[in-house]
Amino acid sequence: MVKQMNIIRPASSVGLITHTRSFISWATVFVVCFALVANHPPLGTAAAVETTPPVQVTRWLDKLSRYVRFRSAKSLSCAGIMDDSGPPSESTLARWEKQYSPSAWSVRFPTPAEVIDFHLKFVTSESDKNKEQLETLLDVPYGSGDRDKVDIYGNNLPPDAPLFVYIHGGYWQMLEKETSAYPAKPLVDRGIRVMIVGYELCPEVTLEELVRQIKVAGEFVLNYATENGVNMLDQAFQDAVGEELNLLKDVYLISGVYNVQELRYTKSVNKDNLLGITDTNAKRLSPLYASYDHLRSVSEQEDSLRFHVYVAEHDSDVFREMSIEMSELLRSFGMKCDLSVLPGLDHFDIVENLASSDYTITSAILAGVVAEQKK
Ligand SMILES: N[C@@H](CC(=O)c1ccccc1NC=O)C(=O)O
Repeated sequence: MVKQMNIIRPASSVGLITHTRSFISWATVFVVCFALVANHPPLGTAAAVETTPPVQVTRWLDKLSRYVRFRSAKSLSCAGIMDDSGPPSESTLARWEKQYSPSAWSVRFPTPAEVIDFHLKFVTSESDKNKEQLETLLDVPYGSGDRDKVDIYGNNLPPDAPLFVYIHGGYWQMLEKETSAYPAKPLVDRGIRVMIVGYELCPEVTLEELVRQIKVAGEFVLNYATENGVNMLDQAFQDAVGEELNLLKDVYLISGVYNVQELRYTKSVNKDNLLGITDTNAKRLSPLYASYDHLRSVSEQEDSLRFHVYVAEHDSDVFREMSIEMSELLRSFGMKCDLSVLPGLDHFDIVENLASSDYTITSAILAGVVAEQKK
């Protein structure tokens, strides 16, 4: 219960943007974290709140409870394309430890530790540079947790500029918005405002709570975009945000984890079950088990949401398989979805390269924006 309070605690002073349909005509949303597409769990008891939240938080809670109620009133629908076969044997577990250790698959450095070390230094220095060079609005709260804030880059751009939202990875337990601003410069230079989303990490919160909070961030994004343009792609979220879902044009899923059923047993990712994965929520937290039927109507529109799934040649086999399955699943529900296995790259430079304007994914984002502006 304590952890659920984190969405209820008073937020700091910056007001949340109100909900009006005015400026922005579209938004591009970039997604690393699979949390976005996971189903929504029931909220639980809010009665544990001890403090009176400020007005803007109460408003957000009201909005949130709309889809939470809806969600809990419905049973979950799962595509069920994989089986949950329970705890693995020792040899299977050893295989999974490696499959879910992205650094073990990189060929750039002699050891996995060096890949991670380079990555952390790179994302930190590029993000710091962007913070110095670009106009920013930092630490805008969308929720009540210390990390439930966004940083905006390119804050000097016109209010109706396209918006790109980046949700960083890190196995839900590492990294932060401060070191995840490396994609900003090439996009801001081309007139795209960039929003970097922070969120509370495990084990401070469970994965389930993290997912829930990311959806609150999604509502915040859509309200922000409407005021001046995320599909938490589940039915309840769509019902809550309604037509605003149409603001979402492109979703980039980069080296994502779309099934948590195996990694939940690994020490490398889920020591002492720090993610809080249970037999009950494992499938619910796995986008490969979700139904996207409710997005059919969105995808049937001419100007509809497009998905772009990217995975690295030097990601593990399991990571590549999950990406292939995710793209097939989205297509099976009528979504537009392309899949790219990027040659020569690993789990880390597949995002590091977002700092460059001539990178495949950056170019795809820029081309998507240009195409949208011509409409
Ligand atoms: N245990 C993981 C570490 C990892 O995935 C990671 C480490 C630092 C920063 C980001 C990471 N993952 C990003 O999605 C590995 O062995 O690669």
